[in-house]
Amino acid sequence: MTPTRGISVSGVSKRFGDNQVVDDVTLGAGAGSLTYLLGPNGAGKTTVLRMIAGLTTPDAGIITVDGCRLRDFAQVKRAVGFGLNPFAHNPKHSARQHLRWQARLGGIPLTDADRVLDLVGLGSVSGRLTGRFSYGMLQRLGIATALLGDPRCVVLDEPANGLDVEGTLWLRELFGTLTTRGKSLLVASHSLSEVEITADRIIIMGKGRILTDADRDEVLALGTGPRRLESAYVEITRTSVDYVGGGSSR
Ligand SMILES: Nc1ncnc2c1ncn2[C@@H]1O[C@H](COP(=O)(O)OP(=O)(O)OP(=O)(O)O)[C@@H](O)[C@H]1O
Repeated sequence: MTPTRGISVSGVSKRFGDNQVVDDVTLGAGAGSLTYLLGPNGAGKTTVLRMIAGLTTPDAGIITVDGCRLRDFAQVKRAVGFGLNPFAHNPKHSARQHLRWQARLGGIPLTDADRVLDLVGLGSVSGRLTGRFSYGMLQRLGIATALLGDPRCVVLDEPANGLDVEGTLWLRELFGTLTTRGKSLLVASHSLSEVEITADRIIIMGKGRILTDADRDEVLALGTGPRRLESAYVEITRTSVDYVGGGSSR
């Protein structure tokens, strides 16, 4: 799938030394939909997201957002927002300082910091140092950073990690609001129960390659039992798992 609007990754590869971590990957995240990127640890999901963000340089392939290369946008933060690392902040800055700094870097009005703080539920703690934030609060801060400038596309790496039940429900609602407003969401996740509820499209990677790229219902149809996505996922990734549990110590 290579949508004109949204995020398009075409024939992208990346090697670190002898390790081919992304191998000829083509995927897309269309406008008004929530696309999840799943896969075992080390499958290459974060590397793909980092290449979309321009933080890692691909060896081959083309990546576009709304049909343009990232470098061609006058204001990247109006086109695409990234939440890839909840620890990417100065712990001695308050949440508001962090977001105002990010807004300044992105050419976004500083007042947008307060809008996104309210949007992620951090308005009442906006003056608190981020070094004193819980992991769930840092996740919300990362999502707020991604939403600065109200970008048309949003890319998030495991945003549900560390969120409590209320936070999980909040994130679900936020994703719904964003897609209803026509945003393209590309989200790496291991939270299969949440993916099963909220996904429009599901892409599964294994060992640097795309194993499955289909609408949610098509993927669910591959599964059985009460946890359909989990059973489909286990089957699809069966030969792509590098790290397995060691079992009981007894
Ligand atoms: N800068 C780097 N230098 C060398 N190897 C790297 C680098 N970044 C990632 N890798 C390797 O690339 C592979 C893919 O890593 P990546 O973080 O993309 O996987 P992932 O699918 O996001 O995994 P997880 O689910 O654990 O977050 C791993 O083997 C990792 O060790």
